[in-house]
Amino acid sequence: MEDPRTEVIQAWYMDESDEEQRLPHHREPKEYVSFDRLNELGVLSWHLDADNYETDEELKKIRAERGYTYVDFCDLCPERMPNYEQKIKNFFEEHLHTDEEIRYCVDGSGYFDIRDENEKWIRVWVKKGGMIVLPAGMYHRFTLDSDNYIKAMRLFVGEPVWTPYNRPHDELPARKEYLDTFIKKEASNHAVNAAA
Ligand SMILES: CSCCC(=O)/C(O)=C/O
Ligand SMILES: [Fe+2]
Repeated sequence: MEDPRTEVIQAWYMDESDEEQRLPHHREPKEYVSFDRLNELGVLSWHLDADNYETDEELKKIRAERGYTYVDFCDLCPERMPNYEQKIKNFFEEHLHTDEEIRYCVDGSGYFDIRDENEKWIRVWVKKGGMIVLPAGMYHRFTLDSDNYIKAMRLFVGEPVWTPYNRPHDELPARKEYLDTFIKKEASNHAVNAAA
């Protein structure tokens, strides 16, 4: 039986082209990335019932287990989002956070791009019903896809801190902890290996 998450979350290695960021940027031939690989890099994912997020017991359970006490919504639409253009630009700058980035797509879709252990970009396409957690200290970026709309629930443990630290911020403890836990390379070696 197919993993139910594939309906709402798919991941693949990106090509190297500088074309429009909202395009899928598949390699030729396509190179998909499994949920197990995402997991090894620290990315968690679920398929949830986005039409009933207010009463969904599975979401309640995840929130209770992981301590996600805070919730709000990011409605990425030019009419409803103040400073829309600037936000779109900022989200696509490679950055990290010192806490998890937890996003649940309740409508629309978008691309979360993450780096693998060799610095290659993996594009994670999250559609309505897909929820992902990017670990603290993982470099990533976000863009809308060509449908140009997402409404995402943002969750957090306690008072939210959304600060993006644009790359490079390898000195941050969160970055070191991420590398120790998931990549098992030091930040300086990592940069050398990536350039080789
Ligand atoms: C779809 S939520 C907006 C993206 C965001 O909050 C973020 O931090 C991207 O990295
Ligand atoms: Fe982010």
